[in-house]
Amino acid sequence: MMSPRPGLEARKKARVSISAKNTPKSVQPNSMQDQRNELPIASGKEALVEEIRRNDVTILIGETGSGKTTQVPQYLLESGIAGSGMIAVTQPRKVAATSLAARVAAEQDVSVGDLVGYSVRFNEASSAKTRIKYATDGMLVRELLGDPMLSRYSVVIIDEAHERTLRTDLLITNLKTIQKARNSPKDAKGKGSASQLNPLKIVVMSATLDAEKFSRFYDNAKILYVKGRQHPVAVYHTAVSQPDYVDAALRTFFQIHTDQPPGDVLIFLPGQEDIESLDKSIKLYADRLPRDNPGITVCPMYAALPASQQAEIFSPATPNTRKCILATNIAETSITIPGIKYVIDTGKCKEKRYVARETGTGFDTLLTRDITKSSAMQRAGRAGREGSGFCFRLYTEESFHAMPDTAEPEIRRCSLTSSLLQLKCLGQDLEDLDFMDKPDQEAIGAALKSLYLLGALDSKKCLTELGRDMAAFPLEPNLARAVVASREFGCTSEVLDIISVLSATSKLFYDSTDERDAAQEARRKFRHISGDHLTILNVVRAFREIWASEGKAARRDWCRKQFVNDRCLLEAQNIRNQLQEVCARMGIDRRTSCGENEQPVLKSLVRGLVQHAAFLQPDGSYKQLMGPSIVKIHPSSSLCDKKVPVIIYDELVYTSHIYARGVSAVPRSFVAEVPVLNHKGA
Ligand SMILES: Nc1ncnc2c1ncn2[C@@H]1O[C@H](COP(=O)(O)OP(=O)(O)OP(=O)(O)O)[C@@H](O)[C@H]1O
Repeated sequence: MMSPRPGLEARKKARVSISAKNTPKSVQPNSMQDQRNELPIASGKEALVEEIRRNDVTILIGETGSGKTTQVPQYLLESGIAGSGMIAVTQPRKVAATSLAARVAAEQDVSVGDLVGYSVRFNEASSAKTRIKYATDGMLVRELLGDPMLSRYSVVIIDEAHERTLRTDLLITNLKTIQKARNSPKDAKGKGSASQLNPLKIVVMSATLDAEKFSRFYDNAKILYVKGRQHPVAVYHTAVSQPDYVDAALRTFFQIHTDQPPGDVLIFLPGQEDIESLDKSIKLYADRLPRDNPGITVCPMYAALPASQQAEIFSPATPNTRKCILATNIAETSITIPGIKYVIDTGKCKEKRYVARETGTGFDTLLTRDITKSSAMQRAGRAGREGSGFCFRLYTEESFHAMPDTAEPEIRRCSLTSSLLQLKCLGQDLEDLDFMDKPDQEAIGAALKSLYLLGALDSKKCLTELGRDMAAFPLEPNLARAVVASREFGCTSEVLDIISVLSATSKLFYDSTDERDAAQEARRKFRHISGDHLTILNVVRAFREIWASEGKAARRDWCRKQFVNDRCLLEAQNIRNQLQEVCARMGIDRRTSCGENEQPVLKSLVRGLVQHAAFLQPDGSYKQLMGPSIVKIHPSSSLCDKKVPVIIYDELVYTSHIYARGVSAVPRSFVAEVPVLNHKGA
């Protein structure tokens, strides 16, 4: 099965699109152990383990569903290669890390958090017994801050490396230095205890990777290929392109539903708006189907949904119904959704892109674009995991061939502010590091400027005490700055309430098209004259009061009546608990409150959002303080019909205009008081 460094043909095989010609398995395994043994990777187990034992770095390429992510960590554990250390497996996304930990824990017949655990932002399940940990790449970067040699780990597996997230790139770079220090005592001179640590093994895995590039980066590391996939996936393209991809997805879904045998459907769409629109259309048409037709259960799946709701996609469909999952690319890699037989791929995704010019500072926005070949293959790979599958691509074969192989690495297109702060804490600089792809100078400049304005760096680009404090929080630097500022202004309790809601994945208010007036009326009660941030605080206070005085059932009922998202507030409560722990470590008293005088809260927010300040223009629009753009207040804001001299905002949204979302009115003096703006030459 295993073919180290094969010739061109074998290499091509690992990259060609999945086709129905691949060898199907005739017997369906029943027990989980049988299933493990049936995976394509299983027959190459000994050879794989041997190669990893022999090499410090291994690049492993294998088709989707071949068993890399679930099996390799278990093989390494069973073989003893990890010694007494832990095995980390990184994932670009939370949902993959948690669902994989659940699967592998089940295969090991243990509870999640025991031998097999996970670590994602604001959520961790691990213990002293944990030996295999599925973690988001961001969490492992965060671990570097406390343990720069990653001394607890003897193996780090970078999975889905083709996605080239910014954090994966940071890890790839740091792991190279860590490994040199840990594995070659000669190089470790002056590194203190590094040479006494266990050697570190690195495994880089993907189904669709420029393996040679990774190999060159890791000093010509060994490349291994796992051949074959367990179940075939037949791929179909449209004859002509489909500009209205939502409508094309709707038609394709109903064709499957009416003509094809049972099996659940996974539809890839670019974002939440398209998901919501298709969700409505499917339900509308489903009602018109003849009675004897199997029912349809529609499950949306996007990052802004709370984790508990995302987890619902893994539960089996009700008998006699077809489950239809509408997902963004968060369901694209690593995960196995039981029951999926059909995939519909619109060929679109949203991509994070940094827009320095419009904002004057590092700022990411999401843009809809065509996917890459690598994404198309990953999407097709979500079918055919438990049996043969089908993938209907809503684009032509020519379009597929015209797609770029992989996306541009995030390091070349995203804001670097948060990563730069973390690197500064490690005594590193973006400009000096050995990256696979160097970041853009303009983006580095914007990140330096942001951190300087936040007070995290001084004028010599050196990390300040404040910067170190900010980095301790698992938050974007601007939000972390507001929390740290709350100590100075005596309002930590209120700022934690607001920042926790802003950090939750789901929205606080849900929009109900059917009951728009009632929703708006309910929202008006919480409205604070200064805008959206203190409106959030009003909701949190009311929610807490109801919960404390009337209990859980009343709380839920209250949320429903107020059109407030109960899950968002519960998630925020969980986030708050974790931020409180960081505050406690740093001697920030979480209980400090400013009571009814909320001005200190706005002052703290201004410290974090100073780059997002804008001044009223005669025509009613707002001009950015630190950028050239003219912005309008987003219609969802409680200030949308008001004219106030100065605003701060959470983010910009690009539609027909540039809109500021999450807006508060602040006195001009609060902005002028920001230390860096007082400073000549700032
Ligand atoms: N949660 C699950 N439920 C049922 N089967 C699963 C589950 N997770 C994994 N499997 C089975 O294990 C197989 C291998 O999964 P694994 O994630 O290890 O593959 P992979 O090679 O890493 O693929 P990919 O790159 O697509 O993630 C799946 O195709 C499926 O048959």
